[in-house]
Amino acid sequence: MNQSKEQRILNFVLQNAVRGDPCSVMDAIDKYCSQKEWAMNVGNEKGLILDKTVEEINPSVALELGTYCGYSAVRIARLLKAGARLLTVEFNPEFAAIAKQMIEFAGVQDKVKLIEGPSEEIIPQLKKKYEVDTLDFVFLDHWKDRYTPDTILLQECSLLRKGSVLLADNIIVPGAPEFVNYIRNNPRFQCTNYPSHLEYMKVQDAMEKAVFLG
Ligand SMILES: Oc1cc(-c2ccc(F)cc2)cc2cccnc12
Ligand SMILES: [Mg+2]
Repeated sequence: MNQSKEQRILNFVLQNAVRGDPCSVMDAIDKYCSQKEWAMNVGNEKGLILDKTVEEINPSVALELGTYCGYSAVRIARLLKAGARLLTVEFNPEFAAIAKQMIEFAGVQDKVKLIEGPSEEIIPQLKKKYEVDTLDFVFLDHWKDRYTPDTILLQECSLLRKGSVLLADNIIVPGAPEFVNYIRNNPRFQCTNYPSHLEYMKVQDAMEKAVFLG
């Protein structure tokens, strides 16, 4: 049975990166996906915006919606302080299996909790089952039609506090117009747009940062 693209990406990392070195894992994924097969990792250009946002917040508890192969989970986890943790949610079992191996190879597994399932099911479980009080940072990088309902669900589940920061990928491509309209017209969020490019392509994309005002 021939391999998936995600398995080929993982194999390339296992053969070309250094175990326990998150940056070498990110570099290997970026090299493979820019030179061999495009894939929907946040990439190195938007990844720098992600880095700066994480470093600015220095979150104790972070949530990622949309793990995929684990590129941004490794990217975020490498910046977390001792004792801080990232919860990352992936709906697709094949992607989750690849991400688990990617996260372990990078050596950040102690900081990352990979949860397999639909975000709308997992979010209401975060407080009781995953011992979350509130979230300091949320990276939205899953299906674009889930950005708005999941942002509403996070509020309904009292998972946001004054100062919680949301960062959303793919504001232009594939695009999340309904989310942009919701979040920019919502007085409880202070929004900032960060123009960038689609991963590995000369195509305009952007990220949106939204600070919850409580
Ligand atoms: O960063 C992303 C990019 C794309 C994407 C797919 C096909 C294209 F032609 C262009 C962009 C999809 C994503 C789906 C979920 C999370 N991130 C994505
Ligand atoms: Mg994305």
